[in-house]
Amino acid sequence: MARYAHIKDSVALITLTNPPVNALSAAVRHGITESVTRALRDPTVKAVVLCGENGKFCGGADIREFAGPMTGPAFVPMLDDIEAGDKPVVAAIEGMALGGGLELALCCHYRIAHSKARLGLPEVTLGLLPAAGGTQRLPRLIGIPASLELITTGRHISAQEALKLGIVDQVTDKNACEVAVEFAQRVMDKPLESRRVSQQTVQCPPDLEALLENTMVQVKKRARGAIAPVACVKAVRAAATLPYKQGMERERDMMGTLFNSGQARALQYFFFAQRAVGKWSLPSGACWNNTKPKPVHRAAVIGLGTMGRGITVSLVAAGVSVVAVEVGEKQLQAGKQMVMAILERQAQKKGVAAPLDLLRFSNNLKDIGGVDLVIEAVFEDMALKKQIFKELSSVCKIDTLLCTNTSGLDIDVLASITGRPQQVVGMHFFAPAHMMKLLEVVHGRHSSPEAVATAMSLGKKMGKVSVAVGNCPGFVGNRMLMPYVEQANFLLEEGATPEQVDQALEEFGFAMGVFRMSDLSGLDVGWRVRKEAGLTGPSVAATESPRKRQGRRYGPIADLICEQGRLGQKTGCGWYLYDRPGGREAKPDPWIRRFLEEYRTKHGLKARAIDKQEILDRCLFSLINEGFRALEDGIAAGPEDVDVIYVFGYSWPRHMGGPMFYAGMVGLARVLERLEHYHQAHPDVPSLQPSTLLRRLVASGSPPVQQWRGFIKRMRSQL
Ligand SMILES: CC(C)(COP(=O)(O)OP(=O)(O)OC[C@H]1O[C@@H](n2cnc3c(N)ncnc32)[C@H](O)[C@@H]1OP(=O)(O)O)[C@@H](O)C(=O)NCCC(=O)NCCSC(=O)/C=C/CCCCCCCCCCCCC(=O)O
Repeated sequence: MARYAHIKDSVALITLTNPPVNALSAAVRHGITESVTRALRDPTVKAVVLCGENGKFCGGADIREFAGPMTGPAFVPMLDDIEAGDKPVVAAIEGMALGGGLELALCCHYRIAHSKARLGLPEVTLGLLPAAGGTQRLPRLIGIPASLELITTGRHISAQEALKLGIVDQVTDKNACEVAVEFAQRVMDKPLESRRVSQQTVQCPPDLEALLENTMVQVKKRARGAIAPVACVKAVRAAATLPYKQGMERERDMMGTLFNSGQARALQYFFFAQRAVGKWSLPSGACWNNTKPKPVHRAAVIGLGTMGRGITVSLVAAGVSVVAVEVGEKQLQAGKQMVMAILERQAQKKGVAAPLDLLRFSNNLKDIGGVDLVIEAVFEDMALKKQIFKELSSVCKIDTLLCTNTSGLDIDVLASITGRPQQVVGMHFFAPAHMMKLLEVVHGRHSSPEAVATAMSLGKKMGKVSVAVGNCPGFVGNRMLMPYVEQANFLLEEGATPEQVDQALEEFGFAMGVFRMSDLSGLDVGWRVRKEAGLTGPSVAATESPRKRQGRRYGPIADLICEQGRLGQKTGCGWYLYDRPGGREAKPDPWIRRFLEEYRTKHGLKARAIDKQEILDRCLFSLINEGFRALEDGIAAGPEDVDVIYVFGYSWPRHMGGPMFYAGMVGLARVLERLEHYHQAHPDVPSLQPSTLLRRLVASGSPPVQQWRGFIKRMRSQL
């Protein structure tokens, strides 16, 4: 799958043809090898141009091939042969040159890029390293510091940045292929020695050792247990310290380890999972490719608290004109200042003017009459939201989409009071909404496919990864969080400390353990939800046992902490102690230790030693179990949806693929066995009771996660 053409008497034009991104499948590698050999053998050919069909140079190795045995021509010898050839090869980079695609360009003798092209070595994001010579050629071309940064982050860069760094020789606004052909004609007689990147010496900075050591420390900190970034640093070290041939051997050895690792499988699964969630479908059969979204040019945001501000910023940054409404004058002014400051900061970073002309502030709901879509983002209080939705249905034009930003309230209740329930959807943003990538788009019983399509497409425009989910308390993410938090609380009752639980979870790879995360988001958030659910507060009968609710085990510790005014970072103390209200550095708090001891004594509980494995098994497997239930209920359409939600919304380590993928890696039978074990020990904790779906998957031989959707469909159709 490479087209060969002999043009302008002396140039061979080789075009990669493998839509959609001309990935280097076995067939493409075969095509390149054949075409290059033909060009090198043909005495009338004096120069070669390599390009990609449909304005896309190459998206890299074909990731789908990594799942099976690799066949076809090997990458490294193919690239070495191109570089060693005696005719100049010019890469014409349009669209993208990523991973193996950039490595292909690096073995060419010249590189011409279109001004809109993106370049990069993103292998690290797939759990790999650029093992077709990328770790050895790039440092020779652009030096050690820039290579370290690009290879360890996998960042895509613009053609302009590539030119500045010295990766490409020329950037053009014209057809890069035509420019490359003209270029090839000019250089066809020039000597090639100095153009063979692998033959160049690496320019090392004087403080090389310190640079490599510092980078390693930072990379390890960022990696949260991922092994590929660490291997990337080692590979660049090899480029800096070893001859090319030995550097290539190091690159190959490390790739061997990474290629066969569980982390690489997890990250490659996650690459496709991110794309799968965009292909949403509803139980009705409506889906992404049979439903057209409505255009959203003008939107309104109601409420300028933390969430409303972030949502307003994201909308304006996406080019949507926004009326932001806040009734309290003080809150309106504070919100206005903050939104404008963030937009200005963002614009300054990009070197452009802030799009403030898209923004209007008001204290009157009547000002939003003409908008296409409203996002209500007031306090998480059903009575208040109901009142607003009632007003919205009278002030908004008849086809305005009404969305609520809620982290778990019932969409159907809000829809029912609007007189246009088909136009109501939930948009669950995560704080801070202008930074967090995740958006849960919640479809209620009556939400129209068009409303869901519009919210999904708006989310994408706002730079979010949007996942369509069903309506139930907590939707997908927070629903699964409940048993996880519950287990963490029970572990405290049984003898653990917050820092011990957090350490186990952070070593697993979460950015923050459950207690540090609660302190950050505010302990009152969960407290309010528990009060609304009748689990604590004045609605609970005084005769009820504090450690039992509705016949189940209940852990009241978090409520007791809140009653002390310890609401987390904002009050200077919560599960941890901070140096001041708003402080960020969490320190273990002797008060909490004393409190836990007194609590256990009061309730006749004997503290026992709890190991890391038990913490992980109970917290993670109860969360995973709830994920299976969400799949069973059709609240999440597939395991990919759950995994994308957890990685982007809850800092689940990406190199563990997400909770559902992780369950498959650990082994579904083991997850089931552990849940059964813990449920037997705690029969009054229903969330530990293994879900039907988990049981059925195990009974069916634990199929791989990619087959679960089909399995769930069949299971439902048999019911
Ligand atoms: C930026 C993109 C390219 C495009 O983005 P966008 O326009 O938004 O479109 P998408 O929706 O993302 O993608 C469109 C569809 O294309 C599919 N796609 C994209 N890229 C690839 C790809 N590289 N392979 C396969 N498929 C791809 C995507 O899934 C979409 O499909 P669909 O429409 O949903 O069906 C963006 O897509 C992007 O970023 N792509 C990924 C780019 C990337 O990461 N490239 C690097 C790939 S890895 C690589 O190149 C590695 C090279 C090293 C080669 C060395 C290999 C040696 C292997 C052997 C080693 C063996 C050792 C074993 C030892 C032993 O066992 O002994």
